[in-house]
Amino acid sequence: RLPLSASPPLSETPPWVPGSCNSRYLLYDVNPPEGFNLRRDVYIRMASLVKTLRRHGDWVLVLPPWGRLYHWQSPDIHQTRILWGEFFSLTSLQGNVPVIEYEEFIAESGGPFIEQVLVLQNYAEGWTDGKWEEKVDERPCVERLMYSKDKQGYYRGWFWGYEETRCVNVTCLSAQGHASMLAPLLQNNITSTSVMLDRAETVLHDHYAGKDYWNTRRSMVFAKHLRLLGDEFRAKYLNSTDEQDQTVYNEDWTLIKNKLGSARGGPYLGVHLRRKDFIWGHREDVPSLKGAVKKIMSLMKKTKLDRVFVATDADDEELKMMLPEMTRFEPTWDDLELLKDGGVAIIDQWICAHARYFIGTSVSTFSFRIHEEREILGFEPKTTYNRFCGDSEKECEQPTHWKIVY
Ligand SMILES: C[C@@H]1O[C@H](OP(=O)(O)OP(=O)(O)OC[C@H]2O[C@@H](n3cnc4c(=O)[nH]c(N)nc43)[C@H](O)[C@@H]2O)[C@@H](O)[C@H](O)[C@@H]1O
Repeated sequence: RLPLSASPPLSETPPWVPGSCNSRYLLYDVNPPEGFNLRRDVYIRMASLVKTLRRHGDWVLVLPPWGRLYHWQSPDIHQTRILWGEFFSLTSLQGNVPVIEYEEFIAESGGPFIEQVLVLQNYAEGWTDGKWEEKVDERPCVERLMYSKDKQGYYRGWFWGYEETRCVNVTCLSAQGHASMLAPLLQNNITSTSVMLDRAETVLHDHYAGKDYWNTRRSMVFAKHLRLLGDEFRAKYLNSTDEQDQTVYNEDWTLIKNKLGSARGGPYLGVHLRRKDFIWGHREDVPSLKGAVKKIMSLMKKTKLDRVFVATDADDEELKMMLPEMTRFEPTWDDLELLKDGGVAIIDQWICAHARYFIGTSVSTFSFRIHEEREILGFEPKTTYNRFCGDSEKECEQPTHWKIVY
């Protein structure tokens, strides 16, 4: 068993000096089938771990480039090696925890090598005696390893499309617990300068929806060019501007502290309607198109809104025929090449986040991230935590309100 004692608290976290020669780098990656918004959730867990690590050393979080995501299926556009700066404001992320792009890591660390990969896995035996305990052990790899040794003895694998990256050592760890549980192990048992946690979603949030969670979440400010495109669309098609809607934004997220209920939102209904794999994956709690349209019409009547913005991953021809009044953000091919599927998803989320009333899809992390964005903007919870019900769902429990903590 590896040491799990909590690190003794230090009053001050040492300041971060970019490119410092004492830096240690934490890299991570997530199970390949996981989508964009689940990955954003794993970022929060890793940021929390880095904050804990920084009590005793100059750790920096390396942002895993985006790409090869199952849901990003637009043909003929290059969608690997996408840096975080294309989707998020790096300065904002850095205002929470030291982060660098992968390419900076390569430049700073002097080579294409990651010294140690730790592949996290669940305990094969599950919880013993039904008792939950935090633990981590070096164990043989349960699944087939996604890394293979080359002639020089280095490991090759999927490093976000960076073919030249190789890894010196790969070990499997069975882990059960919160992200920061790994801190003593990383500090005391591993001497490598660069450590990558693969399957990082295996560890849980240190404190879901606590202050630290919200600080990291608030720092995940969308890149300005995407916000501007969303704002232009709101003004042009939805008669929505920040002044009118009481959603004026501050570039410095640390200064945004909106009272719930202060935001009014644009005069439209915002809808996130997740389809594709959710239709068969969540048969019980996802409506038919007909069911969804019926709900949208009744909400428009109830809220007295005559415009509806729909964000969806569905082919929208059928939906458009059933709901001719709907508005969608439809990028041209040139826009798409520039923004990529991830950028379009963010613009959809941004527009939904500014609606006077929002309804999303059950258990979709895409909808959850919209809830959070609206919580940050200061919307009244009743206008946010709503979801569609399955056509024959009996108890249609509505999403939980995770209140923002400052
Ligand atoms: C089955 C599970 O589904 C989970 O999806 P879920 O939580 O909805 O949400 P995401 O993790 O974001 O994955 C869904 C992806 O589908 C696209 N997508 C879905 N809805 C929209 C939309 O309204 N507009 C646009 N532009 N794109 C959309 C987008 O690429 C998004 O990242 C995954 O996170 C899990 O990893 C797993 O695959």
